[in-house]
Amino acid sequence: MKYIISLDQGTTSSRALLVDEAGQIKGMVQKEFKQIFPKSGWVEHDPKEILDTQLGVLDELIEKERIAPEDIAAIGITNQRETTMVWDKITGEPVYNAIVWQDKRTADICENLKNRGLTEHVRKTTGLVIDSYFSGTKVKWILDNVEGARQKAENGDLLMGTVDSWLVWNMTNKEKHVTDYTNASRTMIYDIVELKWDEKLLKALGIPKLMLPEVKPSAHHFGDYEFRGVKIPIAGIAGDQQAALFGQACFKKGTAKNTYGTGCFMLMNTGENPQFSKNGLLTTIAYGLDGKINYALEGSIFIAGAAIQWLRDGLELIKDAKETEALAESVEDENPVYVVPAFAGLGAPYWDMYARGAIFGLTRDTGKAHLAKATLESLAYQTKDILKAMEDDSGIQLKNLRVDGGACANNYLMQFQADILDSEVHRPEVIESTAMGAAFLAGIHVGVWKQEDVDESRPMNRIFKPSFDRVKRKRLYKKWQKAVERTKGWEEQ
Ligand SMILES: Nc1ncnc2c1ncn2[C@@H]1O[C@H](COP(=O)(O)OP(=O)(O)O)[C@@H](O)[C@H]1O
Ligand SMILES: O=P(O)(O)OC[C@H](O)CO
Repeated sequence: MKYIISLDQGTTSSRALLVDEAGQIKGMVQKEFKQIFPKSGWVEHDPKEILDTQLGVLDELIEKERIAPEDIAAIGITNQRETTMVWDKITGEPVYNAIVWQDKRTADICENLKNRGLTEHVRKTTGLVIDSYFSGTKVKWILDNVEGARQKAENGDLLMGTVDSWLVWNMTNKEKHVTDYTNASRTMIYDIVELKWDEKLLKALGIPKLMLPEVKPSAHHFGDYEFRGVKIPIAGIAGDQQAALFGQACFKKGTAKNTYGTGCFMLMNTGENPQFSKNGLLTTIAYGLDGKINYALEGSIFIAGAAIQWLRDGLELIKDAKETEALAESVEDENPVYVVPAFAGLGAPYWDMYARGAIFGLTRDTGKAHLAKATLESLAYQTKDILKAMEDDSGIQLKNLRVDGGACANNYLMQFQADILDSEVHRPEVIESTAMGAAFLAGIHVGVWKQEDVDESRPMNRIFKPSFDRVKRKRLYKKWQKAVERTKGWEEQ
């Protein structure tokens, strides 16, 4: 029996999954790591902790499942996207912590780019909007703020990368400095049509080309990881949201998925031509496979499961994310409380770096159950904002929403999602689509599977059917829109 190992380096945890030839998950090891919040709006990770936890869970998985390294046909990597690191090519030491995708410190760099008239260029070339979410301005911040970094970068002594690049460089003994199309398409310095780093944006941000990784298709031999003397090919890489799209077998134009993790990301495959949004969605590379590129439209929500973590770790209202389901169900009436979790500004479709979170509708009887319920509901409302934009852009009305990611285990959330969207929500048996996507890409490259083997009709765990009437749905959603309006521009000077 041959196996594929999928490494899923997420925003809050590193996971390793063992997948057999039949496409079944045979084992999983997961480890959370530290979230660093040095200042308001700043979010960092320790690159070494990312590496140690990721290689640690890989080791543990092989040990626990008693797999011979020779039986591992390939490794696939999927990762939190946009999160950026810069490290020394000789010593391997990061020059600064990883600046996480949620971090807002580069808002003024973004303003400067907008003032220099680069908005349209960014949109047409990279498919993105100018926002601190993406990697480009994070690299500039590190080069501007870490002593000596710019000079070293210009001398060719520093490398930059998203998490996939950092992992592969370390796993290949500092040999391979690479990334894939999907990750490159989240940097705001990559031309997604011409498939090359964009000179104009590199110049505008002062990023030396010498620092950048080589960009490859998502199924490719990126290098080898030597484990107990055996060379295991790293044969697949994709950003986690694109990997989930692949894992959910969204290969046809118009197929879409929504992943409820730390953030929430809806992607729709738009085929071999990039489609540009009129409604604040992003255009991004879905995957590069067999010499072809597939594009996607994306709606990015910055805070989803992270809001549940905030209930747990920030407010200490719960001990486990699961508790929110019973709490929400304990409030029988319509919830007068609205939470807008704009902790990291607002992403699609609003793109407001200055919005901040707020709670509305508090009264004397408000308790933690209302807050938990409102926080869960905020994930569903944000998804509705995106779905509306996506249906308008694509002209396709989704018959149902395919979901995955940690928070989609929450039945209250999924039912409310169906109710507020007025469409069915389909939850598959396996909600680890992200990890499966990376496993499939790697397995396809080494010949364990063909793309056709990734089956669209996988078993469903549950189908949630809408139950609200039109009036109720409209009333609730209107209040949400009112709440969102009031959070906008909060931090603007
Ligand atoms: N039962 C649940 N109800 C609500 N949220 C949940 C539940 N289980 C997990 N979550 C949330 O889902 C997120 C974890 O999902 P995961 O897909 O592992 O995220 P990531 O890949 O971003 O680290 C956490 O933010 C957690 O708060
Ligand atoms: O770690 P996740 O699953 O929340 O995904 C993060 C995204 O890749 C950010 O763009």
